[in-house]
This record gives sequence, C-alpha cells and structure tokens, in this order.
Amino acid sequence: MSTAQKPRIGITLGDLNGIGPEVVIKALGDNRLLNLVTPVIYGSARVITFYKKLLNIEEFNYTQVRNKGQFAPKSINVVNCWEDTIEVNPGKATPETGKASLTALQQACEELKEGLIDALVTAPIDKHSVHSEAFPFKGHTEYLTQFFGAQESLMFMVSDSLRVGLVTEHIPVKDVAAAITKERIEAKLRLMEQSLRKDFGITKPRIAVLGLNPHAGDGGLLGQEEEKIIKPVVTEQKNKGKLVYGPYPADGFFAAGSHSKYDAVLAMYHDQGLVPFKTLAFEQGVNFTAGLSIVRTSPDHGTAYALAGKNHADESSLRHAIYQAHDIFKHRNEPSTEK
Ligand SMILES: NC(=O)C1=CN([C@@H]2O[C@H](COP(=O)(O)OP(=O)(O)OC[C@H]3O[C@@H](n4cnc5c(N)ncnc54)[C@H](O)[C@@H]3O)[C@@H](O)[C@H]2O)C=CC1
Ligand SMILES: NCC(=O)COP(=O)(O)O
Repeated sequence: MSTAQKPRIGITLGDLNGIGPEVVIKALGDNRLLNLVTPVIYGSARVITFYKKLLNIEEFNYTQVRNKGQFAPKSINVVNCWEDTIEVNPGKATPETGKASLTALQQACEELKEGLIDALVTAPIDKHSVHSEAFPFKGHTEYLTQFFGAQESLMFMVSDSLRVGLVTEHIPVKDVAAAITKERIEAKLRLMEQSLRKDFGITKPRIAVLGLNPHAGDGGLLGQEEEKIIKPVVTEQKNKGKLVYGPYPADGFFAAGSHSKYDAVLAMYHDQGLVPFKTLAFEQGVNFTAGLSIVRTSPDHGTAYALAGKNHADESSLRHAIYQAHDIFKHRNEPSTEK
C-alpha cells in the first residue's frame, strides 16, 4: 500500500454473544472514519444484520467481500468467515461462538500476513470459551506473538494521557514474583522504548518503573525484588543513558499524578497496571500489542456479557483502537518519523 492510500484496517467481531459486534457497528457508524481508513470486518454479515435489527440501527451499510482481498475503498467491507448459521444469544458464553471468534481471528491474521490488510483491530473474545486445543493461548497477545514470529511482545495500554506496559501479563498472581526477572524487565523496557520511538515518535522517552511489593519493598522489609532485581536494572539503564526511573510504589505514584511526568509506565503485573489505567482512561484507552512486525490494537474492555444486546455498550474505546491502529501504521510507514 502506498502511504497516500487509506490503511485497510481489519476488524474482528470478537465473541458474537458479547458486545463486540455492537461496538464495531456503532464505532463504524461514524462516517468520518471512512475518510481515514478502509474498514474490513472479519465475521459474518448475518451476525451484523442480527445486531442491526436488535439494536434498531438503520444507518449502517456495508459491502460483502466476494473476492479475497478486493475491498471497496469507500465502504465498510465484510468478510464472511463461515458458511453455517451460528445461533446468536447475546449475553451467553458458548463454545460455538468461541470457535467462531477464533475462525474470524485466524482469517484476519492470515490476510494480514499476506498483506491484504494493513493493521488489525480485535473486538473482545471470551478467553475461556475460545481456549481449546486449536487455541492453547491466554489471549490475543500470546497468539499474535507466536503467529507473527516474535520472541516477545509488550501488552501496552495507551491513551492520550497515560501509557502503561506490563512485565507479566496473563498469569496467576501466585506466579508473578517468580516471573519478575532481570531479563524479562530488560526485554519489556527495550520493547517499550522502541515502541515509544517507532510507533509514537518520542525521540527520548522517559519511562517510570513500578515496584512489585507494597511501598516498593520498603528497603527490603516488605520484599526483596526491588533491591535484588528491579533497582539494578534501572541503574544499568541509567548508566546506558536511558531515561528510566524508579522503582516507585505503585499506589502513591498514580494518586500523586506522577504518571503525567513520564511517556510510559512499566507495571509489574496485569492488575497493577490495568486498574489505574482503566480508572483514568477507560473510554479512550486502547490495548496495543507492541513489539510485533504488524500493528494490532483492541479496545481496553472485554465481552461485557451483561450489556450484550441491550444497546448500552460504549463504543469509544473500539473507535479509539481504530484511530490508534491508523496512527501507528502511518508512523511506522512515514519516512520522516523517528525509527
Ligand atoms: N482483548 C480481549 O479479547 C479481552 C477479553 N476479555 C474477556 O472478556 C470477558 C469479561 O471480562 P471482564 O473482566 O468482566 O471485563 P469487561 O471489560 O467485559 O467488563 C468489566 C466491566 O466494564 C463494563 N464494560 C466493559 N466494556 C464496556 C463498554 N464498552 N461500555 C460500557 N461498559 C463496559 C462491563 O459492563 C463490566 O461492568 C472475559 O471472558 C475476558 O476473557 C477481557 C479483556 C480483554
Ligand atoms: N486485560 C487486557 C487483556 O486481557 C488483553 O487481552 P488480549 O488482547 O491478549 O486478548
């Protein structure tokens, strides 16, 4: 694709019984997006029609893709990823919709690999119903990391006011401390710094690192990870001239608004980073998988089954995910941006 053309953004519907189809339809209902990107929905026209009727949305037109990779440039394109009729029951977790969400994801990833689309936005899957022999992963992040052949990736939650990356992602809390190693923190810091430069155009990024234990260990009284692992990594980074600071106690850090002094924050585990992120930036927040050869974003929420089919789901995060995928794709492909 030449950079003058609009990026073709693949959008998977996620679990058909969750809020994925609703937020996709509502976000794309804003026609201004068509001036910027060519959206390609991976899923099923039948499911889209079902939700259009259920939610009473009339202003949403699309073109079904008949020939692989041939997309209508000024339209919302829909790729039908399965032939059979899958029963849609909003709010209900089922193995069938788990399987369908995987089929759409796999097809989108294949077409991304083939260069038929330029970036991927994924609506939420139900990690439990999709988990199977065919998908032995904890989520999209782990699947995409393997599919696109990366050694490591970074779960990077991004918004205009806050960026938070994670050292450990989808693992039980009981396993977190053992997973906090010098090598893993270094790898995540490297990915975060590269992404801030390459994807966000920040020449000399400032990064804050959080501690693991209460009060960042209180000098070793409340845990040794800060003294033995995290501080030495931060010191080494500083000695290399990197603007890396910490480790900071996580609670007071956000309470004092200290995150606004940094381009990104590295959290040690999922909820340590995502609780403040979602509290401060839920609607604008986007989940970005940094460190891959391709661009993938998603909204920062899940299937929200309790809201499905009720027209109560907020589509802002999905819309931001599309804009963010566009911006990062452009950043990576415009010759003038920082690499
Ligand atoms: N990227 C992905 O595919 C993700 C998938 N999930 C999956 O989603 C399922 C449910 O996860 P939960 O932890 O309950 O998180 P959730 O994000 O689905 O729901 C958390 C709370 O936020 C509300 N909420 C979520 N999205 C909203 C929206 N767009 N508008 C208004 N309110 C919204 C929900 O009603 C609920 O009260 C799980 O199966 C999980 O695996 C969760 C996060 C990411
Ligand atoms: N809470 C973030 C999250 O679960 C991201 O999941 P995924 O993008 O890896 O599927």
